[in-house]
Amino acid sequence: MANVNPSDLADTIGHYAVGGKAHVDRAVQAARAALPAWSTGGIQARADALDRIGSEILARKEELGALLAREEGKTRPEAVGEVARAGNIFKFFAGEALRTAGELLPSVRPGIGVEITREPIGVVGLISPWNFPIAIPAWKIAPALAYGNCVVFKPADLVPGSAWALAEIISRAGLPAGVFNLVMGAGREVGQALVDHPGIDAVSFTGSVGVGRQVAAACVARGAKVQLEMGGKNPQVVLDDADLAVAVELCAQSAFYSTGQRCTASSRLIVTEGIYGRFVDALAERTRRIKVGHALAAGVDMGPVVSAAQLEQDQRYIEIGQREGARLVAGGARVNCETEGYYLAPTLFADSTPSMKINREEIFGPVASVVRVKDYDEALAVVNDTEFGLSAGIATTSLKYATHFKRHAQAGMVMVNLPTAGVDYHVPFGGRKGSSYGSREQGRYAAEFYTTVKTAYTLA
Ligand SMILES: NC(=O)C1=CN([C@@H]2O[C@H](COP(=O)(O)OP(=O)(O)OC[C@H]3O[C@@H](n4cnc5c(N)ncnc54)[C@H](OP(=O)(O)O)[C@@H]3O)[C@@H](O)[C@H]2O)C=CC1
Ligand SMILES: O=C(O)CCC(=O)C(=O)O
Repeated sequence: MANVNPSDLADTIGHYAVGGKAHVDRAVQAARAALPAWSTGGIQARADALDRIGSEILARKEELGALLAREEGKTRPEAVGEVARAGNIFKFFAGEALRTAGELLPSVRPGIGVEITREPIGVVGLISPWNFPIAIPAWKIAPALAYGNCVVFKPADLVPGSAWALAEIISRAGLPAGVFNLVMGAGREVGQALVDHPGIDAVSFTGSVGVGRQVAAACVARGAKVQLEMGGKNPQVVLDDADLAVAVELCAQSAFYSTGQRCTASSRLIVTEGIYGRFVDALAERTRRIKVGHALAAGVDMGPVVSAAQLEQDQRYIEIGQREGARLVAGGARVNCETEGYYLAPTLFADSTPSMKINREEIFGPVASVVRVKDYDEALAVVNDTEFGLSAGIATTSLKYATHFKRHAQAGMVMVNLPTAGVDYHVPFGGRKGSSYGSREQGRYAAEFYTTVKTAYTLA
């Protein structure tokens, strides 16, 4: 399968293997064979392997970042930052491997002791999307290994280069054969085979809502544990009392950087009427200053859209927004660059309403729309009027509104005077409603998914 650079369609990065169901069977067999020793083996070996993986990723972050930018299209600084995040995630879970704690409780019956411990779940299937080609695999693989599970990893078709590079680093980290397995290939074949495989005890999936729901249904039907991270339609509120410059900058960042291809991107900008006109003018001007270009070129703020299909989806939503009567104030069209690629201008709509399709469905591109509201109460109602609930932000100088928003925004992550996208690597990540299903990823909360709890009673 050819891996083509979205910044330059004449540049083929490489040809990668395409596996099938038989490869999934072999990988699951290898993982099951390795599980008894790995799941009961020493935690020092796990910590050492994860630390080595993290160190190599960090040492090679420039090179791996260039590869990532070339195949996914985010800018070089964004890609190098993502690689560093992946390295730090492995380092974090190297430490966590040593900290898997239990609890000792007295029994309600005298003379009995109660121990609560965590054990690995077994062999886990990890399915990742294209938009974070190394960080999302890292935040699934690292905790899976830290807590003693074996892994079969299926990366997204569009970004095989980063997956291959990561697997190659992991293969040299001293893990016993079979503990970590990579199977590349189409989601509907390799991904589906993984989800349906009776030898897979749990599946962690990040991607679209449609595929996520199928994955969950298949796992629940056969009693496998499942965790889903899916879409967002993340709101960013701007109140009259906000610092205008701060509000404009954080909206530009979270709507358009990484080409808007983040599940945490803000696509609904909900603005109170006292600041509305000034905000729209300033953000439109800021949006027009975003430099679109080749992901590896210096000085570029926003790279291309990842693929022809995603570009087509973004353009379709831009047409829908115009048909629905939203006012286009920046962008809206493709951009010509020196090389032929999937370049699209960052696109801003004003005067949109909460019921418009562009405010209800995830576009997953550099397209955001502004909604005018009367006051904070109406803003909060619009924030929560969505099937999603991943990330929500507010720009305000009021402690009262910031505090109320943190408590009442129906989202897994809330940001005050910060972009809705761009999160830390050591704290929980995930959402509510249609955005997520199952327990949280990242930080020590990842133990909830990658372990199962045992309660043991002992007569003293
Ligand atoms: N929340 C998020 O972080 C993300 C959301 N999205 C949303 O999803 C849309 C489409 O992106 P896309 O990458 O195609 O998302 P998908 O949900 O199609 O893909 C995510 C992962 O699932 C795999 N997959 C596809 N079909 C199946 C299946 N039947 N069973 C098991 N695994 C499967 C894919 O493999 P393969 O790549 O081989 O198809 C990929 O590895 C975007 O436009 C965006 O709206 C996308 C990426 C991330
Ligand atoms: O915003 C971030 O830092 C993470 C976003 C993410 O995980 C995603 O888009 O899938």
